Amino acid sequence: MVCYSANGNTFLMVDNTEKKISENEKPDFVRNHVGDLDGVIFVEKVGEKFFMDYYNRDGSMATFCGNGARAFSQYLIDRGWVKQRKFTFLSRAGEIKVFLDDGIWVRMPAVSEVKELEVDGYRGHFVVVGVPHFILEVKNVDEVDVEKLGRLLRHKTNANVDFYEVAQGFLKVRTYERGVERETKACGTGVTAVFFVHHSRTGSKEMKVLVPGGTLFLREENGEIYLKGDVRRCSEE
Ligand SMILES: N[C@H](CCC[C@H](N)C(=O)O)C(=O)O
Repeated sequence: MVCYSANGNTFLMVDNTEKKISENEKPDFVRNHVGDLDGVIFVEKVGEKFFMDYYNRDGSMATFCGNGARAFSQYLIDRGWVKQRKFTFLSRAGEIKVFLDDGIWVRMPAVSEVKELEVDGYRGHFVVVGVPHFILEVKNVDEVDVEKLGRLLRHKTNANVDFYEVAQGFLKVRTYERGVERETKACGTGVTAVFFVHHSRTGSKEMKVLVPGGTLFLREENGEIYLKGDVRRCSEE
């Protein structure tokens, strides 16, 4: 088992291609092996296709993880299991397209639900990008008590909570993640949810997003959103 970090969103990659760990063993396996990482990704096969099965650190399964998909792609490359510059794999959010162009670009699941939402006087948007997000625009993300307010709103909405600031030519995002139950250094589906709302307001086709773990890049092409950022192994096998 090996650790991967996607802009500081950290995952234990588990080669489960032989299906040694069964579905009902996964939650306990995650809680017993995740350590201080954010989640565990089981690498599996369905026929000839690779399948990414993502679990949060608390043992809850989530339909998708954007940064996890970037880490999964890097893992497949590092194992020598994919050699093309374009490839796909399966997830609980459907088929995920990947292409290499000065880094790994992942096509994110289509946004499946967007609505304005007010919770306890806090106004924002509820957006589903494979997984649910409650996103709120703020003047200065650095001043938000993400642990306290993020936790409150996460439990009120049962969604990940993203606070974002529109800066000059880039966005800043901080996320309290459901199932990780703390602020993470980056959240791929979260920055995608924010970019989707920002793009629908401004028409911006690409955007740089600063997160505590560094910089993520998003681009919109024919109604599809692609995500790129830093991803690296963070332990030896
Ligand atoms: N915690 C999320 C899943 C991981 C999302 C995040 N790590 C990402 O990069 O998209 C949930 O349970 O909905």
